[in-house]
Amino acid sequence: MKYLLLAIRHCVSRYRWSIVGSVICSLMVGVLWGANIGAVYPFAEIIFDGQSMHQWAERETVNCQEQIALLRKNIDGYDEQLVQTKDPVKRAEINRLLRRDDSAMNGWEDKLANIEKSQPWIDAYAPDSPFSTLLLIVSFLMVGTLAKGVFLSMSMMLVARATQLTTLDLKHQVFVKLLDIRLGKTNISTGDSTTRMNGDVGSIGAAIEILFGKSIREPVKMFACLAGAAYINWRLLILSLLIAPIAAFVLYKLARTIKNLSKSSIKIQARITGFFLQIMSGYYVVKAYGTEDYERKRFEAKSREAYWEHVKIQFFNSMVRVNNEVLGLGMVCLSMVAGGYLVLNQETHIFGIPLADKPMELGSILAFYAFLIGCTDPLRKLGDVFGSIQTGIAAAEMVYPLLQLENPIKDPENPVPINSVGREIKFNEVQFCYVPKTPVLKNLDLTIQQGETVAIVGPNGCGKSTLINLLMRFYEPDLGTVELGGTDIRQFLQHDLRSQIALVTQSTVLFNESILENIRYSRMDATDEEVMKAAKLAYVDQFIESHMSDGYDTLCGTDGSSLSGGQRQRISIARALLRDPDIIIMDEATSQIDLDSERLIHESLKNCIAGRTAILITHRASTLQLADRIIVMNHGQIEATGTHEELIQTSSTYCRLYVEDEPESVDQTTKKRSAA
Ligand SMILES: Nc1ncnc2c1ncn2[C@@H]1O[C@H](COP(=O)(O)OP(=O)(O)OP(=O)(O)O)[C@@H](O)[C@H]1O
Repeated sequence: MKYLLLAIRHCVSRYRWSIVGSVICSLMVGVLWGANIGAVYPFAEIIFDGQSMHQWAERETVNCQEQIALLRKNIDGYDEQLVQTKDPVKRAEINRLLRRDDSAMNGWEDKLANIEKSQPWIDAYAPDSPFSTLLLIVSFLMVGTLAKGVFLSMSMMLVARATQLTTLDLKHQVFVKLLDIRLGKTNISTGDSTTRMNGDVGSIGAAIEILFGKSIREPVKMFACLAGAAYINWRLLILSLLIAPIAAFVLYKLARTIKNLSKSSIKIQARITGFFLQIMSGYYVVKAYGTEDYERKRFEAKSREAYWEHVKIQFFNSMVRVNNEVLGLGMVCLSMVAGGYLVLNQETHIFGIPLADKPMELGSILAFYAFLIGCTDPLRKLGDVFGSIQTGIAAAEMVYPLLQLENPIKDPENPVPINSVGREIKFNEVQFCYVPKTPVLKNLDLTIQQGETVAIVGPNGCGKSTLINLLMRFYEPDLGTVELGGTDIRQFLQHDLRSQIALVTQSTVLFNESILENIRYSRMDATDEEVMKAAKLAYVDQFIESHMSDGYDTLCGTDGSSLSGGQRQRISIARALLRDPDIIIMDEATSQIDLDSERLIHESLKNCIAGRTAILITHRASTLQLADRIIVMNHGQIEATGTHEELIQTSSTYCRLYVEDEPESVDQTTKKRSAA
């Protein structure tokens, strides 16, 4: 509950006037609900007897006075008997009768006082005839119901405003947090992120809406009825409520079960969402391998799990409803038995326990029952809200711990200005593993001079991209340091560090915007002319002219789906060129570009990397020509460095890769080797 309370606190502190307004409206709804039910009393007491209110007041005044006189006479009689009687048994009996009549007399006196108090109002406003009185009561009911409807609608609107805005705030916080913390070794899957963002935040909003809506309105309605019933006979009310503690205990147990089930349902939902997103993004692989049936079965299995959780939750929710209905009906039944006994026998005690000051009249007991029946409707509705609140509690327990996660990659308190240092890149005895005890980089030392272009080659999985991840500070080394211009990169603000680097990654990420906007993404303030210049350098203009009807305004599709792999890569190269960075990193940036275009792109890359520090990760031998130096990595270490010619002589790994990549160069290699 503590996490849901955080959301509630946020809602109350930011949108307090909406909440205050809705609470006032809910109070009015409750009061009007009780007042409408209270109209049963005049109906039963006045109208059914064919009297006007004036006649009723007159009759009741006389009745009260007679009863008081009679009881006073009895009491005087008992007092005399007490003086004369010495027998303790008789005295005890007289005392009991004395107490009974005394309490009854108080009851009649109270009623008389109430009638006398209302007499001026009755004289001034109450109609003369019974039918006009009936019309007045019906009008009161109509106006009361109408006013209740207006207050109900206002309360719902105000709560909806506060909770929708709170949901938006929470979504914003979750979005910002997810942008922040998915760096480093924080393991948050896409399925989890999506479920937190949509389902869970929505469930929290729904719970708050119910908490400030129905959970206030319905109890207020209930308390208004209980207050009405207590006014008529509070002792009988307590008797009726005897089963409430048992119902409360059952409710508490059900609450815990529903909360735990909701939590596990949220986790299953996250897994389904993750699975679904994965299948949708890998749609063509599924189609190509004809695994639709296999995926359908997997989806069904996961959905079935969710279905069972949902059925269990619904079962326990229905138990809450049953519990509340049993409570409501139990209250009414208990009061019917006890109240019926009191009215039918004109008694005030049951088993010697006083339950009324004076014998209850039909009007009072009917109004009492009406109030108790009035409690059962809010009780039933409260049963429905229970499940939503428990789901909200479970959802808050998933969302708030996420919001409390710290970004594992922190900015320094006193950052070093990035422009005060050079651009030499140095990895000092760097060790790193993604999974404990599985090192990906092992005591790696590497220096890249400012303005140097290095190519990094090595077999798959040897750690080339990981090296770049550390330089970008997407991850931090477990041991050792990464330096820029002799300063540990942890001394710079992350934003400053990354602003110096243009990264073209292995998998090209494009947004469903125009080609122009996708290129502009690296420098939001770039003019259209600058964007087009970068596009020309990366030969994007070539395919735009020949293939794109909307030119630079052509949309790239989700994940760039409306473009070919090579076109996507050219756009991301243009994006990097537009940034005009000090350091340029190309991680397999030309792997999908055809040989003709690659030659052209290499020309522009040559111009682009001139004077900058450049790291080219590649499996393609042609790209190596751009490098001043080639670094061969293997098993997370630097195995050899040198020029192409040197490495052919010294590195077996390089030779293996080189021969694999460029079969036509086998001859050259052999020739060179034999020459050597
Ligand atoms: N997020 C991750 N979690 C766990 N292991 C990872 C993660 N990313 C990479 N690895 C592992 O780290 C090792 C190095 O991966 P890396 O991507 O750096 O290799 P690479 O040299 O760039 O390979 P390739 O040439 O295939 O792109 C691999 O064994 C890979 O399985």
